[in-house]
Amino acid sequence: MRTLVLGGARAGKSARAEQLLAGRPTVRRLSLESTPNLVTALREDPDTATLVDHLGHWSADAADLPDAVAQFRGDLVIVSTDTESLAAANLAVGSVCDDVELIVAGRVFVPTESVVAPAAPAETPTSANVAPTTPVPAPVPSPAEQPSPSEQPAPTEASASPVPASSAALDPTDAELFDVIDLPDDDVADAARARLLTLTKPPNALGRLEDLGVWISSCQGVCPPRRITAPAVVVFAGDHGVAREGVSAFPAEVTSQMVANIAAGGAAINVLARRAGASVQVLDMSVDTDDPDPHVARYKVRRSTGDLRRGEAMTLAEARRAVAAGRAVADQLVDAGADLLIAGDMGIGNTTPAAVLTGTVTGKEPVVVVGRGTGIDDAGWIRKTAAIRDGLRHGRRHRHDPLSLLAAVAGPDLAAMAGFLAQSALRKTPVILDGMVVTSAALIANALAPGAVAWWCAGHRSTEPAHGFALAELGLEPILELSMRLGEGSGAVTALPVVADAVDIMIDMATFGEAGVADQA
Ligand SMILES: O=C(O)c1ccc[n+]([C@@H]2O[C@H](COP(=O)([O-])O)[C@@H](O)[C@H]2O)c1
Ligand SMILES: Cc1cc2nc[nH]c2cc1C
Repeated sequence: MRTLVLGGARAGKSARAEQLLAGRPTVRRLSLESTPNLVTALREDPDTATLVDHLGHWSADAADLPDAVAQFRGDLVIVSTDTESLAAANLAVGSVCDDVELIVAGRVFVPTESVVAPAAPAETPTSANVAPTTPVPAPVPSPAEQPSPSEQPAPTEASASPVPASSAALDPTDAELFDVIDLPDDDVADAARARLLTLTKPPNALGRLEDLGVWISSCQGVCPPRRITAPAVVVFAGDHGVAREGVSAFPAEVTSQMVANIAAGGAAINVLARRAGASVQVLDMSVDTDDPDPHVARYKVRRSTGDLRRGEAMTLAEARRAVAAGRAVADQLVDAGADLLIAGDMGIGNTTPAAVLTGTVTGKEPVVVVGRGTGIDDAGWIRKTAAIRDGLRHGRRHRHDPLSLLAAVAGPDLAAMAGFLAQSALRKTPVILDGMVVTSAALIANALAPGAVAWWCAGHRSTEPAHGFALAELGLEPILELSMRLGEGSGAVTALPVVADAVDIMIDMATFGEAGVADQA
């Protein structure tokens, strides 16, 4: 069990950390004096119960720390302060921990997936994004993943706190129901446009950078906007039964192999995210293996999917669990300080269900939405088009019921993406959409939570034809067009520096007055 204990100065974090490790036969306490390199210390002994107090001491180790934490097998409790300067480190470490606890005045609040009762009073917002967190289910571990008694935290006073720190599952019955989505702040958008006119450039000379700066300002509700410091990528992975029908250029085993590659930091998304300063986590929602890493599989719903050609990809209950999981992950990241979210996808065959979703929502024909995916040949293209045709026949019956549509023709990966994207909007957190697969989930998210699209921009245009239809349906114009068709969130992360630039322009450029430059005649 890996736990990040967050809170303000002298809030009771260290006492809580000690409580969490109480009863362990041996507890290793790492201090800066005894342990100059935290990453090395964690890697050298990943089994002994360990207390790290306090994360801020090792800021130089930040780059490799999330990986070392993710690989840690024993009980690990990391104490950190909930401050702006540590936001990125907290986010990165929190995203690989099983639990993040917030300590306020000596009491424990567990605002994310461990919540078993509706969150207590709104007087304890954990970030600027204070829309209510949804009651979400705890991850449903497979029997093999059930924590052994020795992994359960010892009973502590925390159990008397307003939100019990239990991991019992909530009923995900209402996972598909969303409160009304607020729009980004119009008045702030006006203020941002006015500010742009005062900056040392001809009006609109920075083109779409200006639109993006206005958009982020209005999402954050403040002008000039806050710098983007803690962007986070979640790659939702799943296999698809239809892949058995020869609809992909690659074998289905590649999905689990690529999940391991992403978890190890070797995929394109890891490389691009490192450059762009984003954290990456991969979640196995429905890969057709028993994932060796229970943390990656903590929200797993099932192995692969049923036959979308017959409208039986998964059950409604599975669709609800997946949507709830996506919502929980978005909540967890926003609560930990993420200021921009990106969904990615990994799943051999997933361009087939994505084309079915897009075709169903936009009313397009199979031959129009089908694409080459990973590079299918002509014979495969014919099989894929037939599968999409059959999927569309079933999907159309469910076109007015997004959850049923997900259950009939999609899968837990796409359902979790839809929950994640809609919840990001509910939490007033901007999103950069990726390619064809993620955008097909976005169509469903916007149906579940009408208006959510106002919180999203499109990172790029994939070469998949269905992507263009989905973007047009959402009214989004992509930032980049680089002939990419990888998925994983790669197109969105490639566009991230552009969005960050747009924000920096709003913050850092001198005005005509400040620089003594003559304004328009
Ligand atoms: O999102 C896209 O635009 C996109 C376009 C083509 C391929 N992909 C990726 O390729 C895989 C699916 O392709 P396929 O041919 O197996 O259906 C899956 O892992 C996706 O992430 C993704
Ligand atoms: C190798 C490989 C990597 C991928 N990443 C996303 N989709 C993918 C498909 C393949 C085949």
